[in-house]
Amino acid sequence: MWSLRLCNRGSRDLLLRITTASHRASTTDAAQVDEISGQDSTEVKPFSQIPGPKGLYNIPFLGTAFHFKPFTKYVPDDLLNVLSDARDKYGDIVKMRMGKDYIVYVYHPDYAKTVFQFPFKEHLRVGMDLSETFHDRSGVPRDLGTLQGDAWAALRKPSQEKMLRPAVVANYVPLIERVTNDFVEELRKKGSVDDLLKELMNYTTESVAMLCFNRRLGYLESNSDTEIVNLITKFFIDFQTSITMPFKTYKLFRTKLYKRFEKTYLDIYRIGKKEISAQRKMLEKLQKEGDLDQYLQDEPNFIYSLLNDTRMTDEKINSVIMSLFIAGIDSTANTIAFVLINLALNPEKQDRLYQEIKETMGDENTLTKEHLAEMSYLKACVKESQRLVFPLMLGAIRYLEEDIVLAGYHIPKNTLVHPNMNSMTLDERFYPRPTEYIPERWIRDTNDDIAKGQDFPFGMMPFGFGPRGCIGQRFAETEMYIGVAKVIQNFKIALPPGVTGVKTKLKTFTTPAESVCLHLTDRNISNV
Ligand code: HEM
Repeated sequence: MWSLRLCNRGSRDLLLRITTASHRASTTDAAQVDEISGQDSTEVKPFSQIPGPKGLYNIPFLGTAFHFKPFTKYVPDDLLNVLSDARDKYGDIVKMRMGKDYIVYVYHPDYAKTVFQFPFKEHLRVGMDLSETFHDRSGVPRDLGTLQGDAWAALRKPSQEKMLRPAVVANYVPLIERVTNDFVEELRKKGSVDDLLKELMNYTTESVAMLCFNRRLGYLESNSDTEIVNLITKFFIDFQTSITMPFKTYKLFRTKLYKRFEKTYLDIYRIGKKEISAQRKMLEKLQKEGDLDQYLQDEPNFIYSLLNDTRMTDEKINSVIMSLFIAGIDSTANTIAFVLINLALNPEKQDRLYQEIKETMGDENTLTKEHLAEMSYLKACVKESQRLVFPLMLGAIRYLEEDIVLAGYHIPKNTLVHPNMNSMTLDERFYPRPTEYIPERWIRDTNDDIAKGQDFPFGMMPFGFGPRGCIGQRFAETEMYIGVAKVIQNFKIALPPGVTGVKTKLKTFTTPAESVCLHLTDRNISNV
């Protein structure tokens, strides 16, 4: 049984600091009343009293299994439904047994804010059991997503300097634009698309390869090799299965799932190593011939900046590139797919976006960073799609490093807390008319109830938050904005007649449950 009395002095100081900070935005007398729960926050309740399923549901491992078939109608892939049912039943904070441990789920942006703004030191990544088992067994060095503590910080810092600064990513606009032009040309040749996600996976593979390997892979050409796309798809399907399994048998045995995952990872690793070594040789040759300076002046070169960084060893560079390559393909392809689907389903929003593109670009064909800076409706269209179809199953989940008070309950150190964005983003308390696609809710200076969500930034964080947030956020946003803008600039898009929605499923990232066919009507501009 946990109680305040168990905290040491250091923890208690922290605990009070956090309580005050978390309610600064929403209460007049922060230390007294939690406005969300209506509880007196001076009366901190013990962890054991956090609402949640009772009785057998609390048995380690087995308790989790009781939430699924044959005990309920749900299969493990329906975990999000189990979690939203829990919110409806128990409120904005819920404690549930997940495997061995409890996870505390929170469903209010103010509670999410408290969690994300915790002064983490270790920045532990959680939920990566399958990857961690693989790295431990195989001896393949861990990547950014699985490293912890100092080893993670040593890799993250140099990579972040080269990836997250807006000015650095802005340099990639012309490169991404060129890839996008080729993508648009391929679409024009095809006239319509039978499997939207497949096309977009080729597009994001090609874009991320520009970042990671500084070369085009040729994935947009007809009859292209789709090895990487197939590997990344398998990677995330198996990863998804591993997250929702109540019993993580792969940790004990080399199960079928484990062996498949191991093979997939090693295949991706082999491709990455080959590309990096080719890039190194090419740069060495240019240097020998005295052409390197000119080559580097022409275009940004992420891999060169890593190879040239004295803090980075070959092993570290491989690890960074692996993380970016694996994390950067499926994520962005699925998100762009849903933006296009939502625009196809909402022709009046699509028209408004087209008007913005026309007004901003006029007769110009080349999309620049200055154009992007002016297109607020484009950004709103992307953001609204991420709200309506939240891109990830888990999103950011945190392992508390000290005791805190959350929603009036004492949460001890080492507890896993999950701000459940999948539920929050569809909650009408924060986002009125939550099931509708309304990009206008993200336009600044909208004095309407529809824009209420702007007051709850912590209710919608598709890229996570803080030092452990998504390192690829700026690259992904740039790619999504350019991809969507260029498709809409060139085509009027529609789903087949009679299609009024697209079902989703989880494959780590949220993905269309079936192939999506997209009709393209050329807007008759010969700009690429
Ligand atoms: C729409 C696309 C994307 C979404 C929704 C997304 C989302 C996320 C989220 C939620 C996290 C965890 C953040 C946290 O715990 O606070 C993350 C981590 C990460 N993302 Fe992304 N991401 C996207 C695109 C990308 C791209 C394009 C790249 C690389 C080019 C990338 C690379 C990574 C890496 C390496 C991590 C781990 C960072 C670390 O642990 O230090 N992501 N992403």
